[in-house]
Amino acid sequence: MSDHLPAFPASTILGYPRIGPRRELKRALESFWSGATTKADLAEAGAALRTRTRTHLTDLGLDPQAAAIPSDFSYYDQVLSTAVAVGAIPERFGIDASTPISLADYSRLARGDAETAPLELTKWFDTNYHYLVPEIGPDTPLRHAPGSAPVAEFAEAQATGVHTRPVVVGPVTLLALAKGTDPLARLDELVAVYQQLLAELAAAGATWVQLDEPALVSDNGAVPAAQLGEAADRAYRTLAATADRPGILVAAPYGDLRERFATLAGTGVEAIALDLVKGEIPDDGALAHARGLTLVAGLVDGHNVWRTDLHAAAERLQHLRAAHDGPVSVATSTSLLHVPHTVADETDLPEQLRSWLAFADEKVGEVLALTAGPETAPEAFTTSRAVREDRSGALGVRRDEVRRRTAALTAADTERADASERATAQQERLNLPSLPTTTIGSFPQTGDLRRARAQRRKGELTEEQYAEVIRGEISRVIELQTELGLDVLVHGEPERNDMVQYFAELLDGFAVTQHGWVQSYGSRCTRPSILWGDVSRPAPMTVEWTRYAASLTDKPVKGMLTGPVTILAWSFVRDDLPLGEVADQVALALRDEVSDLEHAGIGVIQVDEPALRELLPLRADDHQAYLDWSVRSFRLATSGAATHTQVHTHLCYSEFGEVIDAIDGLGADVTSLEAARSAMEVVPELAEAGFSRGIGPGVWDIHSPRVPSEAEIVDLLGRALAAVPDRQLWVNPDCGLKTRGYTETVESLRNLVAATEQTRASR
Ligand SMILES: Nc1nc2c(c(=O)[nH]1)N[C@@H](CNc1ccc(C(=O)N[C@@H](CCC(=O)N[C@@H](CCC(=O)N[C@@H](CCC(=O)O)C(=O)O)C(=O)O)C(=O)O)cc1)CN2
Ligand code: MET
Ligand SMILES: [Zn+2]
Repeated sequence: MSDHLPAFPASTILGYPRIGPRRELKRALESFWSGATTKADLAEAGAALRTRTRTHLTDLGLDPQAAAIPSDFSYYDQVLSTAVAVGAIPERFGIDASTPISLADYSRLARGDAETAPLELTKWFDTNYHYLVPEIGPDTPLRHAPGSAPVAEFAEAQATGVHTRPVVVGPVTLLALAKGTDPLARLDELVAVYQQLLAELAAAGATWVQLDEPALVSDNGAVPAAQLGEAADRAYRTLAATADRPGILVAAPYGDLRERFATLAGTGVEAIALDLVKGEIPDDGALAHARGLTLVAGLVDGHNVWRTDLHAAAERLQHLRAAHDGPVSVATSTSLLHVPHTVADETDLPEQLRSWLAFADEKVGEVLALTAGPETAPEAFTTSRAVREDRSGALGVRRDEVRRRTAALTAADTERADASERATAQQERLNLPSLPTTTIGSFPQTGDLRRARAQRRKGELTEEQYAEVIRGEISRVIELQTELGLDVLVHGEPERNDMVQYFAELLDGFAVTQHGWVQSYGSRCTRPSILWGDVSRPAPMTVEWTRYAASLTDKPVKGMLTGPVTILAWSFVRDDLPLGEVADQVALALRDEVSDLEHAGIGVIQVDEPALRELLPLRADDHQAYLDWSVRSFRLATSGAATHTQVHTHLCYSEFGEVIDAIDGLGADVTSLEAARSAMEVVPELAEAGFSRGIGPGVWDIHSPRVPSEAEIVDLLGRALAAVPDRQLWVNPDCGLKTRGYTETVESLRNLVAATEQTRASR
């Protein structure tokens, strides 16, 4: 530890969006991957973005000399970048870890190539961001890689006169998120590598480093709670004892550290960042362990877009300052990675709604205002109060007819007829073969479709011309499925820009942004909608497209809706009404859509809930309350369906274990799940839990362009049939096909149908 550690900055943010205000990084990455540009072009685009961020954050008021500006750039994912910095690169990639990794090799880890499967992609805590799962087994090399991104990026900033704070994922979280046999067994070796990294940062001149340890606020990971606390204690005692190192800030975003606060405080690290949006101020007993430490108060929400109630936040800040014997700084609760760049770009939003919002840049202003306090920054505080008052009384925030409808709900609104009675009525109506084949909904979103939508937005295509493009696509997709011999067809979702935004654009109570892109994984982004008011459905949303598709075939066409939990999870949700109540409003709108689809003659309706697991609270004692309202809202959306209407649901991107009972509780007639990569593991799990309705475990991993062979699918079906009877099993891919191309889609579906026929014949 250097003798003279400069004070931690009074105001900071835990991280900033990397994608760029106009998705510059997305474009640079995708053109590099396509071969249109070189690695030098990509490196130049990355450097330009980093320079822009540093200058911009300086202009917004963060101190460019005091480690207030984070160096947290990553070309794809911060977990991958940290894994690379500590040399944790699986052997199968054949990458030489003794020299800094090339952008081509870095991309290969994320995307794989013809021979090599990429690292697995999974949800990052309770967010719609996805990280790459490090593979750290007993033999994975762990070694300091000199000149890695955190060091190079810090040095790059120094050279332009900006003294930043490098941000890396901490060792406990890196291992807690890794897969491999007992990754935590490698902790001591890994910490030794971090010691070298810290020493290299200190030698480059870094005064503070931020180690992100969100795993410490969660009970949901693979590592038992007791082991996490012990690991944190051991790791940070050792890191704190490193001879030459910067000051250590341990950041614990997304939740409450609870007892691990005192653990961390006793290790010798200099600063701890607390998420005070999700968590509480530690009590006096806990604070007694933290005397002299810097506490960084995460009072500005990094995960939602409403302006902060500055008075309430200032009061909590004052409380913390009075209770804590040591310096207190102000920050965002999490990295700003989860919010768009700036509200200033959203010129199409209604002025009133716009005035209620704070995206990344505006949040920097809020952090600074909180640090300054109401005497020094009276305007910010006055505006904050005025905005809250305006919001609570605004037209549409509370609509009596919506409130009356949710208030009148009873238990009967979430019940359907007995499942076996439903199964009989549905089979009579649909007359499906055994092992019915289907897809999850979307077919490839081609450049032509996206261009047509862009042209319609600019007025270059009329509504009718646009509808003609969509109808053309639907009829092509129906023809293709007929030719392939699938049993339950879909319309392909060509009219949807996104499975949540599409509905948000058609429902009252939501607004959508023009430029509000947020990174979901790698170069893929979404524009989360803003759910600001009471939700209702002015008109049917999917009926015309579905009816048109059904008119083209005699086979059943599956109507396709996004469920209430997922609509909430992938939007920015209002913070002035309990989530369960908001979910019921959305559910009722969907319930009306289900009814309209039935009246249009649609006999199979799928309500997707891929985000069911994502919103699961990070702490075990909060699980039941969440599962109660989430399952209830799905049932509310679907239980108006007639006995002879087959309700499907779809879940993906999940560790299903903890929500198995909830999946059963949804009560869908057929449930499709992601399963290809885990060799159908979920099927016996469901069977053991007593799940007796239809199951469609995915037999094709659609997250990669690889085509599964017929033999491979036969094998997967055999595994599933070892756990459930034929009448329960459906055959489908892991997820929708929107990110795939047509070449691999046609080949893979051909193999899927052939494998099904082969399996049927062998029974
Ligand atoms: N919201 C959400 N979250 C999700 C998923 C999801 O489907 N939706 N799936 C899981 C994985 N996450 C994903 C997130 C994004 C994408 C994705 O493909 N995103 C697209 C954008 C999709 C979109 O909004 N498309 C719009 C706008 C497309 C666009 O960029 N248009 C151009 C112009 C069009 C052109 O000339 O090509 C522009 O605006 O500049 C449309 O189709 O209309 C992307 O990043 O490229 C996929 C999966 C989990 N979370
Ligand atoms: C992320 S789940 C996607 C479900 C949607 N129906 C689709 O097929 O794209
Ligand atoms: Zn899916």
